[in-house]
Amino acid sequence: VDDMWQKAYDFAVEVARKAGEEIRKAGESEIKVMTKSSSVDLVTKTDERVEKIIIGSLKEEFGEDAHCFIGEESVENGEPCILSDKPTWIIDPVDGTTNFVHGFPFVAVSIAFAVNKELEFGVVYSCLEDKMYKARRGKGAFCNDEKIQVSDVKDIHKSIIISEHGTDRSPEKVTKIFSTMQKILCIPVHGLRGSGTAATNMCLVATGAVEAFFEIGIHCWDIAAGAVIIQEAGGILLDVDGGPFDLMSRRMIVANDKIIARRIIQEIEIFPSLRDDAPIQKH
Ligand SMILES: O=P(O)(O)O[C@H]1[C@H](O)[C@@H](O)[C@H](O)[C@H](O)[C@@H]1O
Ligand SMILES: [Mg+2]
Repeated sequence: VDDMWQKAYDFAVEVARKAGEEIRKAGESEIKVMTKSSSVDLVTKTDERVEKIIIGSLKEEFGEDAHCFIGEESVENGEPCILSDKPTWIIDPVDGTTNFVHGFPFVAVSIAFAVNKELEFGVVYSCLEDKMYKARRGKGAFCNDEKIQVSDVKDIHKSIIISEHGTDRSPEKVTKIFSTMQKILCIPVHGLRGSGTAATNMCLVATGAVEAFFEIGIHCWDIAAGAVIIQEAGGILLDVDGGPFDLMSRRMIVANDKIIARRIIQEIEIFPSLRDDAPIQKH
């Protein structure tokens, strides 16, 4: 029973690798860019095609109806984004689409699996760097099969923090995001960074390259796989108000340690965001 999901975990790693190869190949030819919610919210044919490949492979392996699927592009096309007790795959085919379009070298495939609303495993394949991050609950976190661990820095002044600004450019939100960044920078910390993909950012905390990452406005598919990886690497995962992490809340902070997390939380200016599982608004 303990190994119930091992096969699914191994399969997810292979599917992520195959998806990453597709993304790498697609990046070598011309990329056709379209927009979603705004002119800076990009999507490509590759996002859609790779999501179909991933979900198609999983359905072929595990059956059409036994499992549920939450995928970034499927949700964009009107599929529900509800996490039930059924075994559920949570997929971002291309995390860092803007990077992909520009050739900025951080693009990840993110695949997570939850049962009874609990995350069982997560796989993040940073495909341009060829780094396969993976973790299964209770079994440790790995990068290319080497065990990874968060950093042991507890002094905020010796930390590097990752923050992203997302794709919502409403002036009030951008002001809050930059005000938060300014306050954190002036604590002071060693530096502020951002790879442009939430999944990769979480893995950077998991390997100890940086101490924390927070963002408001992300979606469940950006962070579900990273959530398992960070916890298995010894890190913590919280809501930006310090409360418990909520996968569907569109916000989170991950850190190597609660001392670092609490210090950053003090500076975060929270703004509202519509939950991923909010009822679909009819126009
Ligand atoms: O849309 P994709 O899948 O590329 O993902 C998002 C990133 O993961 C965010 O951190 C980032 O801040 C952006 O919101 C970006 O949209
Ligand atoms: Mg994403």
